[in-house]
Formats: sequence, structure tokens, C-alpha cells
Amino acid sequence: MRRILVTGIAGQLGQELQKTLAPVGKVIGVGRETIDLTQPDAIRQTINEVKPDVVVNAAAYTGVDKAESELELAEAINAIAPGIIAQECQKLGIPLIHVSTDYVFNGSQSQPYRETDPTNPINAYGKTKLEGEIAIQQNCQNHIILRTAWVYGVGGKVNFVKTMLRLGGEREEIRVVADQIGSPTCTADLAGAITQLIPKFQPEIAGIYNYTNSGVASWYDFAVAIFEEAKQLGWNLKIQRVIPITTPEYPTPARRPAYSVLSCAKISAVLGTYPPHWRQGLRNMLAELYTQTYESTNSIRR
Ligand SMILES: NC(=O)C1=CN([C@@H]2O[C@H](COP(=O)(O)OP(=O)(O)OC[C@H]3O[C@@H](n4cnc5c(N)ncnc54)[C@H](O)[C@@H]3O)[C@@H](O)[C@H]2O)C=CC1
Repeated sequence: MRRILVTGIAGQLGQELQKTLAPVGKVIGVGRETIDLTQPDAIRQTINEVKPDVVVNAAAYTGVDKAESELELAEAINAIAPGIIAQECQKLGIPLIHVSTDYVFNGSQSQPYRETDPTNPINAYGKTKLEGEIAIQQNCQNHIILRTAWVYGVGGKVNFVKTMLRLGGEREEIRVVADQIGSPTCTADLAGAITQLIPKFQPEIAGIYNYTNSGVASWYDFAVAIFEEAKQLGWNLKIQRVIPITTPEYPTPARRPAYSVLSCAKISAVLGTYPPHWRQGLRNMLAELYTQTYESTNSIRR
């Protein structure tokens, strides 16, 4: 049976991969305690001990704002570590599937970014992720770099959906940025795509791919949809009004691209299907989260 080493197993994507990858191989999931990506020797040692048939790198420094002041740490995890993983995969002759981001682009385009469009990150996180992509391309022939965006999942400790549900339970009114456009992407669909890619991998398909859910939204649209769908499920929320605001009205340490829609035509040709619409992904995620949240409350009551 194929052995799949997954880094970042405790992250929102990692947790989903643990579930979805089971039918295509034996998952060896490692978290920060087993393989600290700031330690090159630990990376080399773990890969050589596990002897995987494929590596999925789902670990990353994902604090977009904190990366502005912790550049060295972000670089170690997002730029240097992927290069070392890539070297080990190359030595073993195995494929590496690595997850990257829409933040490699500056967001000035008004049509979906294709894999070949010029990169130009506008924040520290995006720069470190781009450096990681380059390190992989230079060190491992059999790579898939999967760029995604606006990721959320049931397993995440913090993500936009969970933040909205918390705030929506506390407040009647909330202000959300309406001038940044992207495609909210649920980990279940992203992990599903990675799961499909693994058995299909051949050296001829190596390269960069975009994968997000279909359709576009602003953070404001996304928030409105979260509340609509959650209320339909019976979620207990106070929220009455979502107010659209502009990016300058919600200043953050890191700049964010205004437009980060990614074209998924290339990966759809490989998978034989387009990604589901983001609203469907959201509906599925909320249904699962609702069951988890309210089932555990019921069991406490009992
Ligand atoms: N969350 C998002 O909106 C987006 C995420 N991505 C990318 O998707 C991938 C998955 O991200 P998420 O699951 O959302 O992130 P996450 O923050 O939920 O998980 C990242 C994982 O990496 C691990 N990690 C951090 N530092 C480490 C270290 N020094 N050594 C070992 N492990 C370490 C963390 O413990 C965590 O489990 C990442 O490559 C991220 O850059 C891309 C676009 C958007």
C-alpha cells in the first residue's frame, strides 16, 4: 500500500487529508512535534525514516499579518523547508505535492489568474510562499504545486467561517470588507482534489496548478452567505446586519490582493471535473460543523 507522508497534520487542511487520503494509501501524518520545519536535519531524518511513496506538504507559516514582523521564521517554514523536502523527494525519486497560495499574485488583474501569469507578491507571507515554490521547482522534478485561496474547514482552529459564527453569536451588526474578491475554498474539496491527484500522478503532469472552489465572492458576500446558511440550519445567531466596508476602513499589517480569483481550467482537465461552487462547499462544511457543535452540546446536556 502506498505510504503518504503528510506534514501539518494538525492544520485545517492536514486534518481533512487524514480522512480523505485513507482510500488511496496509508497516511503517516506528522505535526510540529515530530517534524519541526525550522530544523532541516529533522526534515531529512523523518523523510528517510518514513520512506514514503509520496509527500504532501500541508504545513506552513500561515499568519499573514504576523509574517510581516516574523519574516525569518516565515521564511524558514515557507521558503527553506519546502526546498529541503523537495531535495529528499528527489533523492528518493518520489513525488511532492505542495500547497501554495493566491498571495503570490498582486491582485491587480481583473480576470482569473492562470498558472503562467506573472507573480508579484505584495506581502511577506506571499513572498515566502513564492520562494518555497521556486525552491521546489529547482530541487524536485516530480512536483505538484497546488495554489489555493481563502481556505476554511471544520478542522481549523481559526478561520473566517468560525470567526463569523462566533461574532454572529455575539453581535447584531458586523462590518466586513467588500472590495477584496476571491473564491472561498473548503478543505474537504481541496483535500478531495489532492486525493484524486495522487493515483493520477505521472511525471508528465508535474507543475503548478490552481485549485479553489468555483465562483467568486467578496469577504462581505462570504459573510452574508455564512449567516444565511447557518440560520437555515438552525444556528443560534444574534446577527441582524452585515455592513460592507472598504479595505482602508479595516487596516491590517499585511497588504492583501484586491482580486485573487484563480482559473482552475488546468487542474479540471486533469481531474476531469470542475471544482464545486463555493456556496456548496460552505453548505457542506456548515452542516458538518453544525452536527459536531450541537451533537456535543446535546451529549453534555444528557
Ligand atoms: N488558510 C488559508 O486561507 C490559505 C492557506 N493556504 C495554504 O494552504 C496550506 C494549508 O494551510 P491551512 O491548513 O489553512 O493552515 P493551518 O495554519 O491550519 O495549518 C498549518 C499547519 O502547519 C503547521 N506548522 C506551522 N509551523 C510549523 C513548523 N515549524 N513545523 C512543522 N509544522 C508547522 C502548524 O502546526 C499547522 O498544523 C498552507 O500551505 C497554506 O499556506 C493557501 C491559501 C490560503
